[in-house]
Amino acid sequence: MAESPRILVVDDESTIRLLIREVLEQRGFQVLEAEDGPGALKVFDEGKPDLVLLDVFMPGLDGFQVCRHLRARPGADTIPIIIITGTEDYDAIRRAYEAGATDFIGKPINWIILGERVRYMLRASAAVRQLAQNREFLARAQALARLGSFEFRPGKATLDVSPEFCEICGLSCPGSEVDWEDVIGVIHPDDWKALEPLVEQACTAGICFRQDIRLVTGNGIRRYAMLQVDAETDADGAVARVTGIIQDITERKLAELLEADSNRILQLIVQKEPLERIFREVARLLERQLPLAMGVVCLVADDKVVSVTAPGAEQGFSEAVSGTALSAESGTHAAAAYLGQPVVAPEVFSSTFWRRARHVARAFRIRSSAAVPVYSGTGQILGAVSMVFREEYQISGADLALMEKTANLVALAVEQHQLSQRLIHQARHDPLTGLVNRAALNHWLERVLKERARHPSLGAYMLIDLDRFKHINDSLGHHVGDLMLKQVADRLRQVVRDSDLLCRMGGDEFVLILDRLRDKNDAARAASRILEHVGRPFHVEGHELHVGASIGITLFPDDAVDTTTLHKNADIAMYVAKNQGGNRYHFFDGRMHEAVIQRLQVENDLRKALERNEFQLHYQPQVDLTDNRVVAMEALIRWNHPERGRIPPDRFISIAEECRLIIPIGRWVLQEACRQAKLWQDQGLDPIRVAVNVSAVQFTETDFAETVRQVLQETGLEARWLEVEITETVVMKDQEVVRSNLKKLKDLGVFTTLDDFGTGYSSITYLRQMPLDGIKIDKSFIRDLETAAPSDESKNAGLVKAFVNLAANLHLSLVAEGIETEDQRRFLLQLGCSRGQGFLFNPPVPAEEATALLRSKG
Ligand SMILES: Nc1nc2c(ncn2[C@@H]2O[C@@H]3COP(=O)(O)O[C@H]4[C@@H](O)[C@H](n5cnc6c(=O)[nH]c(N)nc65)O[C@@H]4COP(=O)(O)O[C@H]3[C@H]2O)c(=O)[nH]1
Repeated sequence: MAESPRILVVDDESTIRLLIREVLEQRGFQVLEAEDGPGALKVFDEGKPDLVLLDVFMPGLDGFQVCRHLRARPGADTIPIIIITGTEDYDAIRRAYEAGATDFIGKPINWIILGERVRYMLRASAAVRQLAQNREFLARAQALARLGSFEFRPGKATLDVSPEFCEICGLSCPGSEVDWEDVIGVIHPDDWKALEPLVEQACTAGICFRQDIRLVTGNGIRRYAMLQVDAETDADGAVARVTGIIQDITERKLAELLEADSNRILQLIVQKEPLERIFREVARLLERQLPLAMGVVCLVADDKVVSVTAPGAEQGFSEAVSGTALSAESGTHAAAAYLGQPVVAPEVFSSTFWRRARHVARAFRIRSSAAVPVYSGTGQILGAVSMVFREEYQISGADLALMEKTANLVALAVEQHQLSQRLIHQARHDPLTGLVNRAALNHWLERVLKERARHPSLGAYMLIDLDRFKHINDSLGHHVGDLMLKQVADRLRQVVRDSDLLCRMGGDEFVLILDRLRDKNDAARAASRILEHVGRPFHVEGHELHVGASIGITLFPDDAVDTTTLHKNADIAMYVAKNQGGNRYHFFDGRMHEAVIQRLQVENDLRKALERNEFQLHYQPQVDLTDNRVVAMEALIRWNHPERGRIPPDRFISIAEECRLIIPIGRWVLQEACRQAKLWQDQGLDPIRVAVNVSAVQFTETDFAETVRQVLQETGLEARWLEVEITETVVMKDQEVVRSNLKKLKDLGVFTTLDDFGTGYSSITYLRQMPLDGIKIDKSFIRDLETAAPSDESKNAGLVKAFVNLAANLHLSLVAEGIETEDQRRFLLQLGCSRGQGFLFNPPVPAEEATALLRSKG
C-alpha cells in the first residue's frame, strides 16, 4: 500500500499547527511540524515532505526566506510550497510567488477546503513531476538518437529549438531560440540551395518534406543531418506552424560514403585506371571521412619513398616527401613503411617519428599524423597510407581502422597494376629471351611507319635466321637449343641501339628494326656486327657451339611501307643469303622475288606430284672396276613436271626436305626401288643390291627402320638386296636415333652406306661408332685423279688412298662415284678401290633400260 503523503507545517503558533494537524490527519495525511525557519529546513531535509504549508510571518527567517532556501535544495523544485498569508495582503502574495511558492492560502484558514486544497496541490505537483520526467526522458532519448526538434511560424525570424538541435548544429541557443540566419549559416551552401524552396513550400503550402543536408560548423567539422518537416494549418487552411526534427546521421552517412567511395575505387582498379588517379581517390576518401585530415598515399621501392599522392597538399609537398629514405624517424609515412606497422604521432614536434623530417612538418604546417603500411598479399611492403593534420588531433582506433581499409585498397590497386603490367609484358615479350614478340613488333612497326609517313626517314627491317641451329636443337636437345637462343639474344642486344627494336619472331628467327638511318650502309654495318657477334663460338653446358646467321634486309620506305610486305621482302633476302651458304646478309632486291616465287611454286607442285604420279626412278649401275660387271644399282629420283619437263633432284630434294614432303616421297622411292629389284629377280636376272638415297629428315624419323621393314615385306624383297645410302649430315643429326636406326637396319639385314664420303665433317670416331657397311667416296675426289700419275702425291690421290685404308681398317666396303674416264678407273684400281659408279660405265637410266643393261652386263 502506498504511503500516505507527508505534509510539513511550518508556523510559530502551536495552536495553528495543531489545528492543521487535526484537519490533515483526518484526511489521511501524515503531518510533520516546525515552529520556525531553521526548524523547517531541518525537518524538510530529514522528513522529505511531499508538500509544505508555510506561514509567512515568523520570527527569525520569515516564510519567504524559508521558501527560497527550500527551493534551492536538490529535488525540491517540484515540491508544492503553499504560503499562508493574509487574503488581502497582495504584496505578500506577490513576494511569495517570487520566492518560489506554488500557491497561497489566506488567513483565517478555511478548514473545510484546506484538505481539498492540499490534495489538489499534491495531484498537480505529481502531474508536473511526471511532465518534467517525461521531458527529461524525451531529451535523453533525443540525445541518444541524436535527434533534435524545432518549430517556427512562417515569417518569423527565429526558430524554437531543442537542446539537441543546437548540439547537432553546433549552435548556442539561449532561451531555446535561434535566428534563422544562424541556422542557414551552418548549412552547406549547396544544400541550402536545395533546401530553401522546400522550406518555402512548407510555409506557404504546408507541404511536408524530408531532406539530407550537410552542416558546416564553426571549426570546420562537417556533419550530416536528416531533416523531416511537417506543417500545421489553422482553421482557414493557412500554415500556422512548421515543426520538424533533425537527426544527426553522420555515422550512417560516413559509412555509406565509405562504402560508395570504396566501391568506386574498386571499380577504378578493375578498369585499370592509372595508379595516380586511384591513389587520389583514396586520399579523397580519407579526407571525406575525416575533414580535418589530409590523405597521403606513398609507394616505396628500394627502401625509398618513390611516389607520393596527396591531392589536398600544398604545392611542393609530394616533392619534399618523395625520395625519402625509409627510416623510423623520417615522418610517419616512412616509419610505417620501414617498421611495417601503424605509426601515430599526436604531436609531430615532439614525436621521434618525425625527428629527421621536422623541416617538412614545419614547411607544411603538420601538427599530427598517422600512417599504416600497405602490404601486398605476399607480405611485401608496397608503401604507406597516411593522414596528416594541421591541428593537433588525437588519432583514434577507428581512424587507424579506416586507414587500414584504405591501405587494403591501395595494395589491391598496386597488385592489380603489377599483374596487368606483367600480363602486358608477357603478351608483348618472348618468354625465353625476354625480347619483344611478333605481335609487339607489328604494333610498334605500324606506329613507326605511320610516323615516317609524316616525317620521312630511312629505316631497315632486318630478318636474322640462325644457320645450323636446327642441327644443334636436333642433336643436343631443346634444352641446349633454348640456352643457345638466350645467348644469341644477349649478343644481339649488345649490337642494337636504344632506338632500335629487337624481336624474336619464334624458333631461331629474330627481327631487328633500325630507325632513322643515314643511309643503307648503316644497316649493312649493323648486319656485319651481328654476323661477327653471332659467329663467335657459344659455350652451352660444356659444348662449344658454332652457328652463323643469314640476314635479309629490306628498307622502308624505299622497298615497302607496310609490315607484311617488309617481312616478306626480308624473308626473301634472308632466303637468298641462306641459299648462298648462310653467314651473310643480303639486301632485298625486287628481282629476288621471282626466284622465291618459283621456289614456292615448286613446293606447291611437289605436293601434287606424288598423287599425279610424276616421279620416276632412274638406275645407275655400280660396277666391279676390274671387269665392269654390274654389282648393284643406285636408284635416283626424277620428277617429270607436266609443264617444266624433267626436274633434277638437286632442284627439289632440299625443298621437299624443308616442307617434309620428303617423307612420303622417300617412302615411294623405297617402295619403287624394292619392287623393281624384286621384279628383276622375278624376271630371272641375277640378284643385285638396289641402293636408295635416304634424306636426313627421313632417316631421323624414329620409325624409319619400321618403314623399311614394311616395304620389304610388301614387295617381298629380301633385306640383303637393299642398300640404304645416308649422307654425313645424317650422321651428324640426333646420333642416338641414327645409331638406333642403323642398328635396326643391320638387324633386318639391310646394307648401309655413307654417301658423299669426305665432303662433310664425319670423323673417324663417328664412323667407328656407327654400324655402317660401306662408304662411297664423293665424286669431287675422283675428278682430278686422271691428271695425277699414280706416283704423284696429288691431294685427292692421297685422300682416296687414305679412304681406302680407312675402309679396309674398319672392314667397310668402298665404292667410288663419278668415274668418268678410263684413267680414273685405272687409277682407282691402283689405289685399291675396286668398285665404282659413273658416266664411264653408265648414266642413270630408266628402269627398262636398266633391265636391258642387266641382261647384257649382269
Ligand atoms: N658429274 C658426274 N655425276 C655423276 C656421275 N655419275 C653419276 N652422277 C650423278 O651423281 C649423283 C649421284 O647421286 P648422289 O651423290 O647420291 O646425289 C644425289 C642424291 O643426293 C640426291 N637424290 C637423288 N635421288 C634421290 C632420292 O631418291 N632420294 C634422296 N633423298 N635423294 C636423292 O640427288 C643427288 C643428285 O642426283 P642426280 O642428279 O641423279 O645425280 C646423281 C648422278 O646422276 C659422273 O660420272 N659424273
